[in-house]
Amino acid sequence: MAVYTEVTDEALRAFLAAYPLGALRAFRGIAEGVENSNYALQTEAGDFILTLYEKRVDPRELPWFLGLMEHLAARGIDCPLPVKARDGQALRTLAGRPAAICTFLAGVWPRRVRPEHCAPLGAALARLHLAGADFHEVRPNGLGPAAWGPLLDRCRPGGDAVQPGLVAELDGALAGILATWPVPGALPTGQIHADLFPDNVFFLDGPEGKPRVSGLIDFYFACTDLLAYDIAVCLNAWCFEPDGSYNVTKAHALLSAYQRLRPLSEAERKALPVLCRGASIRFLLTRLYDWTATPAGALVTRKDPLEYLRKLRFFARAEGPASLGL
Ligand SMILES: Nc1ncnc2c1ncn2[C@@H]1O[C@H](COP(=O)(O)OP(=O)(O)OP(=O)(O)O)[C@@H](O)[C@H]1O
Ligand SMILES: N[C@@H](CCO)C(=O)O
Repeated sequence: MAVYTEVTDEALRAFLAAYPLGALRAFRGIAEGVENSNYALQTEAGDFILTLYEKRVDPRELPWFLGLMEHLAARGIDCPLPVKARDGQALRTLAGRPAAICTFLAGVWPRRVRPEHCAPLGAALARLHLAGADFHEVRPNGLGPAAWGPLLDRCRPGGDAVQPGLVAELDGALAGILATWPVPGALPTGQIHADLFPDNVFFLDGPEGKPRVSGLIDFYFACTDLLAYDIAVCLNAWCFEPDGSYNVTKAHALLSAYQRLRPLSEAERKALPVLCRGASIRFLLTRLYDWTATPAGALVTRKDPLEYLRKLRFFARAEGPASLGL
């Protein structure tokens, strides 16, 4: 459930008066998502999404996120385009929160990932990386390797209650990951999405009923980091089956389609296994932190951290890039 901030009809109409979008026809809160409050809006000018940014997003970073989306949309990426009010500003205030209106993207995210989703996903990710190449403002990854140790420390008190021995296992895994993490400058960097899970990728049926990507959303973890790390996030999020097995067919489809547009360097190929372990531990740790810090009964849906422990163990056992589908 993600409508934390209620917006009254009157407040919304007053807010919309600053935009060249005509009169309001309908609006409703969207239950999905956990970070921000989202509303679907219909005005005389069409369909839009209104987002009120909640506590976890630093308002000082919003211009970077909105600027990146504007940049990508201008280069043909199907991502939300922030709509500017008549005064030229896309970032405004509503109900005491920073707020923005973005274009609505058609399509649905896949509740069950099929191999046919993975090639279009890989191509969309490569296009995103290429389109971001001339966006030069840097945003460091706040959830990158330097953050994992401190995050694990915050999970120490409650971690073993989730699974006995978990904290010691993560200490060992993290030390191994950090010891072999690519040194700065070793791999290509650029603007990455950093959270490209199935619920952030919309599809429509394309020619012959094959799924095609119609939109990428939720750029609020986007940052400047290793491009191949974004691939590692996708391999984690898209290529495991519900029984925990790695689906190399899906991974191969994703990687091949990506490489048709942006071939990986030898250094990136070699680094892929450790990048995958890093992506596993990143989502494991944020989920573990949320699991231990969120009071039971809170409105937020807690995600299972142990799903990512199983993925981490798989990548730790994997024998080289070929076993990951490269
Ligand atoms: N531009 C858009 N076009 C269409 N639907 C959108 C758009 N942006 C958001 N949505 C809808 O709102 C839902 C929640 O959006 P989003 O995932 O960005 O929420 P969040 O709370 O910021 O993120 P998180 O996934 O991190 O919890 C999406 O699943 C989607 O249904
Ligand atoms: N994609 C994240 C949630 C935050 O966007 C996860 O599944 O843990």
